[in-house]
Amino acid sequence: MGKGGRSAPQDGAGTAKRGAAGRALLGRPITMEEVRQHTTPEDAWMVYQNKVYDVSGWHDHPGGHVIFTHAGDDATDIFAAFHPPSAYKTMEPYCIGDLDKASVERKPAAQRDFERAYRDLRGKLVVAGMFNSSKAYYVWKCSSNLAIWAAGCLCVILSDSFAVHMLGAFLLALFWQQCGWLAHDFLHHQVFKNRAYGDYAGIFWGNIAQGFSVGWWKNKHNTHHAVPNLHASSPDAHDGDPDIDTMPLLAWSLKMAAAAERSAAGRFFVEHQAVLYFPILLIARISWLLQSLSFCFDLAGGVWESKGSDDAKRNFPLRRAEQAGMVVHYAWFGALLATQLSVVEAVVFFLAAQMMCGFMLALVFGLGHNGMATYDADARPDFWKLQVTTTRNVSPNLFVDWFCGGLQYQVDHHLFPSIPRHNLPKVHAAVAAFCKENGVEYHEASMLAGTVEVLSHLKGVSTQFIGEFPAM
Ligand code: HEM
Repeated sequence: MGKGGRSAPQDGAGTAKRGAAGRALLGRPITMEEVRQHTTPEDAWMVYQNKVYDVSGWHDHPGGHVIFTHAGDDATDIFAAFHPPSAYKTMEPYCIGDLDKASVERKPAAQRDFERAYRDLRGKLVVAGMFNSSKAYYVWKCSSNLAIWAAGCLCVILSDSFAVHMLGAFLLALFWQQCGWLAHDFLHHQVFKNRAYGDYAGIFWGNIAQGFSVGWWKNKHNTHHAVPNLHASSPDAHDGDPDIDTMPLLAWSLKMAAAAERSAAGRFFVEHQAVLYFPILLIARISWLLQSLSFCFDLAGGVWESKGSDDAKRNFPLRRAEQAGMVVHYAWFGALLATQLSVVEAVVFFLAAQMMCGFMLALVFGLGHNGMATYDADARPDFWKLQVTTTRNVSPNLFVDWFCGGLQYQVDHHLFPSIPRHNLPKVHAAVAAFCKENGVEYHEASMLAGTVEVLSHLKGVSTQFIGEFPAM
């Protein structure tokens, strides 16, 4: 129950049950200082457009526990980034009053102007049709990717040569990598306005094609979008980015590295992380597959589960379809290996395909954010500066555009996650001009230079760690 004394809503869409009780509750302006005291899932207030909402205990919010990343803070822009127009109508029962005038006016005029300007830019992009997808583009992307899958399978079915089988493993790895980008687009609702279509397409490209649980991924990924490169304020808090939670293997800041100070294994990983980065990328996908199975079928007693998994399982409407999708994935992939290859070759094929894919996926993920600014949760800047300064674009060319699947425009994607990737080049021009005009530095590098930046950053953190915590 929130401090306002209202009970948590019981229905998934959170519509009528709170009703007028919520609105009538405070009957006075609320200060930002008050809002900032309500920061936990069971006691969560947030601001949207200078109105205060109490979402305490709303574990069945359809987007899951990501809502609590903004408990005690202004959620105006992150709300706009994630929700369809229909969600605005569901807000009213949670409203407990207006933010007081002094809290609104305390923000410097320049900051208010800046926020107004980037909200206007969003409006202009809507009017320009940037949020509308080209179905022909996605038909082409999906069918060309299925052609890669067919080529990979045929290499296994039609040849007895080990080298051709390994070519098949490489093609399947490429196929899965591209499936990752397609699932990403569908699950961000870039392609269909009807969200169920997006979720089903996500299950096809995620669960069936590549054995990835999209419910698990969506929960983690949306949280990452809400708070990129943020260190959680405490181990139990919901305000950190799960994607930089890579300890004990990789530390992206001295703060993270400090956790390894007392363990010999931890010190080893932090001190050598620049060298270990690529080997770690190779096994990344195998870890994601295990986490996906654990999430979908409640295995391993939740050992691999991330924060908010329980909420995500409850709220993802297509959980049974997800489970069926996983079964279909292991059936087709298992049948391919079992009917065409010896046991030893099948194991080699499985590991080679998974590792190559993991490497190609993680390389692109790493370019997106690793080595960019990190923040403490209580020191995050406004939405625009947070998204821009924690993110790196990759200079586009024909290969990069295909290989990175839209994430070469990571900055632009983070600001507007539901804009389809084929519109991002145009959006990027507007974003770059806006950043220049408003003195916000956004960063772009080639694939090679970006990867070197990631490695130098890891090396820099190791050096700081050794200096700060010399071995005894
Ligand atoms: C009073 C506050 C809020 C209300 C009433 C609300 C309501 C909703 C509703 C109705 C949906 C389902 C939309 C649909 O698929 O048709 C939804 C989804 C979602 N919400 Fe919220 N929400 C609130 C705050 C937030 C906040 C602060 C965040 C992020 C920090 C958030 C993140 C999401 C996400 C990620 C989804 C899932 C979108 C998807 O299907 O991919 N929500 N919310």
